[in-house]
Amino acid sequence: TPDKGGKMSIKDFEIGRPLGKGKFGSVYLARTKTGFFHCAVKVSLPTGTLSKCALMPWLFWDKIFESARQMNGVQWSALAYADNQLSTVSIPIFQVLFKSQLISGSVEHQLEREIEIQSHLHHPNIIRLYTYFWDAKKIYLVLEYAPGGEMYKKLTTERRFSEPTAGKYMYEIADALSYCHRKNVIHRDIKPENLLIGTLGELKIGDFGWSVHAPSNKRQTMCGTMDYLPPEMVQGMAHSDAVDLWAIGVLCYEFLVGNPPFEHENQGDTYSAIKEAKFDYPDYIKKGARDLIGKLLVIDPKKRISLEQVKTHYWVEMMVETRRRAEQREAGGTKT
Ligand SMILES: CS(=O)(=O)NCc1cccc(-c2cn3c(Cl)cnc3c(Nc3ccc(N4CCOCC4)cc3)n2)c1
Repeated sequence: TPDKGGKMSIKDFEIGRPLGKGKFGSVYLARTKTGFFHCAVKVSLPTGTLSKCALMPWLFWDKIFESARQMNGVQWSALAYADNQLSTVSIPIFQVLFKSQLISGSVEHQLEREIEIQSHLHHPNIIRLYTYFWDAKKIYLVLEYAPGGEMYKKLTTERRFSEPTAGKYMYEIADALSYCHRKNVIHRDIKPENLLIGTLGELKIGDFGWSVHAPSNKRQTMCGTMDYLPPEMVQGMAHSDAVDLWAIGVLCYEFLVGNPPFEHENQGDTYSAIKEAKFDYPDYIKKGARDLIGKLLVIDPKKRISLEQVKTHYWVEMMVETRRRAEQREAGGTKT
């Protein structure tokens, strides 16, 4: 609730430790001053100034470092989760933006699209965008906090996931995307870097910066990996929500193997492998997982299985049940 009625502002929050950096800016743990409600605040440049700043980085940098110096000098009470008790430590925080983020044009529209889309999505496997506001210097997105951190860090640490873990994540992301597609939203950028982990270890889609309303032939200058793009997008063709089906096929492979199926030293080989849907399975990948991945990594978008068929796929159902029983045993329950 805003402090003086009306619009919320950053003054209504205590900003805690930085959680990480995204393409638009940085993400901080935070809590509301009234009610101590935990959330994540994503801070980024306001729209409309990006293109000007890109033209005068020298002026812009002074402003950025000036505000960082000011903020850096202020000791903030940071919030840290420790066994669900709220303990506070004090650390300086600062807001640093990199030149690579000062892309004029597309970033502004992406941010506006992210806000428009994510604010209307309410699903247990999608990070909620509670509200947003801006001041002269920045835009603030107030998001649901995901205490489990980033999926890609968990995958990097564990190298690869067990079949029950991967199967459970596949069910959760298929359920979340099925909800998005029913609302005519295509995500278009499903990959471990855009996934987070919730309080109960559940998968959460965390970033809608590349999402659009279907159908779309939007050509975006993609920065970052091509690994998750389907044949129709790498060839610049019009695409549908089936791009998300291809992406979760790549995701399932990466969950089980530790690297994506079309990864190659040079982009040309990756491009050819994607176009021909050409990849191999390590020997340890079993029949059920191969069957699911093989039905998603299909060149013709119309021939990929649906999200509902992913949720009811025999391997997914088997792994969800296996995982449920293991969690019950861990919880000491004997219910079967
Ligand atoms: C493209 S992007 O902007 O969306 N990604 C950039 C980025 C980079 C890094 C993090 C986070 C991040 C975002 N979060 C949101 Cl939104 C909600 N909760 C978290 C959230 N939660 C979180 C919770 C715990 C941790 N810890 C746990 C203890 O070990 C260190 C990391 C990190 C992040 N993190 C985001």
